[in-house]
Amino acid sequence: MAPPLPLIPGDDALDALAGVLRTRDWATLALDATDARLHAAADEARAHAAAGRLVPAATGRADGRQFAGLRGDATLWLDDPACGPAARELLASLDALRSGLNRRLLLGLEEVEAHFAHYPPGAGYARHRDRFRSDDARVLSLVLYLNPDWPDAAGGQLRLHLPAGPVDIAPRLGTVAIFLSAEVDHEVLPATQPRFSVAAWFRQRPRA
Ligand SMILES: O=C(O)CCC(=O)C(=O)O
Ligand SMILES: [Fe+2]
Repeated sequence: MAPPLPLIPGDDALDALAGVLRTRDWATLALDATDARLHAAADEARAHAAAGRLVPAATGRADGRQFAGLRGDATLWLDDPACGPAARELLASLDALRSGLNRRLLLGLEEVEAHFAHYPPGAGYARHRDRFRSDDARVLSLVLYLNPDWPDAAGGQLRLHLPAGPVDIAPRLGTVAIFLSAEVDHEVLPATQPRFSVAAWFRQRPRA
């Protein structure tokens, strides 16, 4: 039997994750950081960055593009033809996670979009929400971190601004952060070393 895909927790773990998301706006998962597929994804992200295939991100929508220095990352969509097998497997895993969560939470999650992101040292992403005012398609945000051996002193945390106070999540390989796109303000703190991740959004059919 094929080993489980890295992003699809088993049924029990998915039940637990859905249970957490029923009671609050965010959750984390710890995937097996020794999983070779996670390392393959991290290697692929690094190779794309080294080859200059990631492009500086813009904030806002394609029809009103703006870049106001809010974010310093560069990205490559996982369905880009330049992507390789690790990206394709990640996208398939994310889609399976989408349907597993959808069955449990009935959120109308119809599709997933995801990109590799690279924040060079010193780069961050100012406080924001992921759902656009003009497009309510994004329901759940997910970030999978791709940095083995990330020391706390390197910074680069994802900071969730929650009503009870901030929660910081270190971008260590295998850590996954999930939160409601419309509800949770968050930011990326600058790091002292290159920071790689996959950011994904589970989308409903837009109603706006
Ligand atoms: O990389 C992260 O921790 C979060 C990235 C993010 O907020 C975004 O891409 O919208
Ligand atoms: Fe975000």
